[in-house]
Amino acid sequence: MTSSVTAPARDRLRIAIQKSGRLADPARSLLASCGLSWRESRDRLFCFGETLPVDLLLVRDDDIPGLIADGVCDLGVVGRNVLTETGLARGASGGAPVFREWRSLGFGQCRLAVAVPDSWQWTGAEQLSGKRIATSYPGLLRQWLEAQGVDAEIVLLSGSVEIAPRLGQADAICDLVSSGATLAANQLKPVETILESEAVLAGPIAEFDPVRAGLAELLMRRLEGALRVRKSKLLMFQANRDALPRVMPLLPDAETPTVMRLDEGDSLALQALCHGAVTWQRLEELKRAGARGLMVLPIEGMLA
Ligand SMILES: Nc1ncnc2c1ncn2[C@@H]1O[C@H](COP(=O)(O)OP(=O)(O)OP(=O)(O)O)[C@@H](O)[C@H]1O
Ligand SMILES: O=P(O)(O)OC[C@H]1O[C@H](OP(=O)(O)OP(=O)(O)O)[C@H](O)[C@@H]1O
Ligand SMILES: [Mg+2]
Repeated sequence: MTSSVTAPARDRLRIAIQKSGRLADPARSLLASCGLSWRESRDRLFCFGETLPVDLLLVRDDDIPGLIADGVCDLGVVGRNVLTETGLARGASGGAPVFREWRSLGFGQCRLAVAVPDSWQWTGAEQLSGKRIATSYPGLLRQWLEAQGVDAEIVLLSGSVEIAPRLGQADAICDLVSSGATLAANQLKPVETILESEAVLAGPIAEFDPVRAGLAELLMRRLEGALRVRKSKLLMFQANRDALPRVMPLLPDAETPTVMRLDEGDSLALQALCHGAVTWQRLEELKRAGARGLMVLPIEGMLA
């Protein structure tokens, strides 16, 4: 490892990702699928880009927007929830917007929701009037409450928010929900969604210098390709020409297939790039419709 960690070299791009936690592995594997590889520093906080001059900084997710704002990092992979909340906090203390969501990344899906005790009969936001709501997202909650015209007290907690009502610290909560299991385990139910979230690539509002702009553009292009084909499959099969009207509509969200004639007869070989789910059930339906020798192949990358 040769680069300094405090001042980014202008000829390299530095991306902050979560060191450990829910977004750490998927962020790294997505960037690796863009052809990036790294040599790690001994403290495992900095990864030096080997295949491209794109380095990683491994940090707490809450720090990522601030690192972009301060120019310590150029880009970051962070939940929209954290990015939006940090933007609101900076705005509230008079800061101008300096970072924004560049694109969503298709993992880390969850929502920020208001939840109330199971015993409440939910009739609407006005029920929260005069109540205490525990959250780690005061900016987003305040914005939502204002939009609803509701005056409630926000109780700021940094974690274990779901237990606050049982401890008598709050009447309701506003926290991240995915499966809903944590809420259910704490006898709470979600009643309002404040923000739909997922991991996003965050970057500055201002433009980069030409070298880093070029690197960022290359990365964005590769990300487009990697995300596009992540869940896509190449479906190869044979079918007789007269089966095509039955087979084609069953191809899940497919691009126009390549069709090759196998011999002088009616037998065709087809390959179709499918963006929808190629399930066992769908393969069986295709077989019944006349497809033979079905083969499903993963896709490594794609350049449009
Ligand atoms: N249950 C969930 N399902 C899916 N995504 C989630 C879930 N909970 C959180 N996330 C997303 O993953 C992000 C990181 O969550 P994690 O729990 O790893 O954060 P953390 O404990 O704050 O980590 P750090 O130590 O980096 O501060 C969240 O900000 C959110 O965007
Ligand atoms: O709806 P669920 O699927 O139950 O997920 C929701 C829980 O997941 C997150 O916490 P996490 O498990 O990451 O622990 P943390 O609070 O320590 O971050 C979030 O803060 C919720 O507590
Ligand atoms: Mg955090």
